[in-house]
Amino acid sequence: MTSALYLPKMRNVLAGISEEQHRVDEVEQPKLLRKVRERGTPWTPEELVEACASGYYAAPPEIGRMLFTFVRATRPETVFEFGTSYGFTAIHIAAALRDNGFGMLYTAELHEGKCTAARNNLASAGVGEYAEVIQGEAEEILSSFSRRIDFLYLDGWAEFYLGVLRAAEPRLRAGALIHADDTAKFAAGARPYLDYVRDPSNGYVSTAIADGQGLELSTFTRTSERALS
Ligand SMILES: C[S@@+](CC[C@H](N)C(=O)[O-])C[C@H]1O[C@@H](n2cnc3c(N)ncnc32)[C@H](O)[C@@H]1O
Repeated sequence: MTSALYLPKMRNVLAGISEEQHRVDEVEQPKLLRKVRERGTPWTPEELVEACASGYYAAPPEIGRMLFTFVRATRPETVFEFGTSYGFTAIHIAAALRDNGFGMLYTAELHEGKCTAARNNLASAGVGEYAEVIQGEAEEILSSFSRRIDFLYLDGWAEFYLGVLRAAEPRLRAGALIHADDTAKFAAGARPYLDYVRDPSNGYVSTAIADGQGLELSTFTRTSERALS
């Protein structure tokens, strides 16, 4: 079976998001970084979401493939994503769930327009049935989330990672995988989160991965010939 990731409609949607992101974020990202630098007080989620409303801020394709790999290899029933944006990472996760043949992604996004765009992108990529885009504040959504979480992907804003993790904690499966992005890029914001997950008394084993320095994780997307014989 060809992986969902290689189907033409999937490739078209992912390429479209990447192209738009380069065009839009080239202008929007410097504006956002200036606002973040000039800000002297902590942001509320609503203020930050408004500040980045005109940008994409999608993860790079390598992270998309890494998420795909994690989901194919660990076969989670429930994945929770903090920060959907236009659905670039959500599509990779949903493609892996589709290849697994089971599982569901719940992805939280506060911005209404991005929720609509992500739902459309997931549907156009052919994996809409594996993902539910939930409009709202991630911590609030998690406070009433009733499913056991096998894989938690954090890609909203680093300042909120700890709050989101603590809200997810009662639902985390023993052995759940937690992937937090941009912890070096936004090191100051991520600090409380990193201190928490690196303190063994909080129940985690945690390590930093320096992406961009030669790291590759892979999973096999077809049935092994050896397994068939
Ligand atoms: C870096 S972008 C996500 C990118 C996406 N994962 C991708 O790679 O395609 C972060 C997103 O998180 C959303 N966000 C930030 N804080 C949030 C919160 N507290 N609750 C829900 N969404 C939030 C923002 O509106 C923004 O669209």
